[in-house]
Amino acid sequence: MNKLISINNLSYCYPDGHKALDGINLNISRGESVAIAGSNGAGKSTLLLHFNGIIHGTNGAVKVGGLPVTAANLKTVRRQVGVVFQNPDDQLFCPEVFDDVAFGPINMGLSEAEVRRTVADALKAVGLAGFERRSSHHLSLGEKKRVSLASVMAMSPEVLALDEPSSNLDPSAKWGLIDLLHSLDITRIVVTHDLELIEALCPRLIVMKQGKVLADGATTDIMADRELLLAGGLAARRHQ
Ligand SMILES: Nc1ncnc2c1ncn2[C@@H]1O[C@H](COP(=O)(O)OP(=O)(O)OP(=O)(O)O)[C@@H](O)[C@H]1O
Repeated sequence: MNKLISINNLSYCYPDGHKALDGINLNISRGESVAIAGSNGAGKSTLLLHFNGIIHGTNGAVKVGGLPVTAANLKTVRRQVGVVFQNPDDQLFCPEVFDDVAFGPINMGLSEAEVRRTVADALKAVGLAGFERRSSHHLSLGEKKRVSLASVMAMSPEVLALDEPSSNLDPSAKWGLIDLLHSLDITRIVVTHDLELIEALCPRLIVMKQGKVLADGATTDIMADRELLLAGGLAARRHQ
């Protein structure tokens, strides 16, 4: 497998001075399925936002396909890496589902017929066939999350980076999502607290703690290490 994303000594401070990432080093190869987990506030979402240049490191470098993720390269990088936000209200901004999912394909210059077909295919893939004329803002949270995923899938990125994709999905929708992600011939990066999803989808697990990588290895090895799970906030001791 060849290196698709490389992160070198990445640190990030929010404008209020809070240091959310502190010296991250990692490589992700084409075709990998990687989970990023860790306790609340560990820096997972902040890291994800660097993959397609929504934010840029205070120090260090992120490269996608060998190209530095800088303002000058954003268009190319965003064709390659699609980010699905944790909160769908940050992703969906059109009155109707069709327009939200069609936005990317239209910007890519697809013909009207291709846009219609792409939107229909993406909605069908996430289990929302026929939702084109529904109002995005009147959908349930789980439905909105699936429209968000469809809007990114419609651009056929090489890398799908998803923040908490299974939260608010009912069990049937969640396993539908896992099956869908499994079926895609794509690189997957999933920020999640969902251990079932990690075990089902991601052979590699990166555990973050306080802005650093605490562990990076085979999911089966990390899941078998109770002390590591406790240290990384993926397991807890019972209080009684
Ligand atoms: N806009 C912001 N300004 C200042 N600090 C922020 C901002 N956004 C996040 N942070 C802080 O940065 C740290 C990392 O946040 P981040 O959202 O990346 O964590 P996370 O691991 O994704 O957490 P969670 O599991 O709760 O979603 C946290 O301490 C958070 O309070």
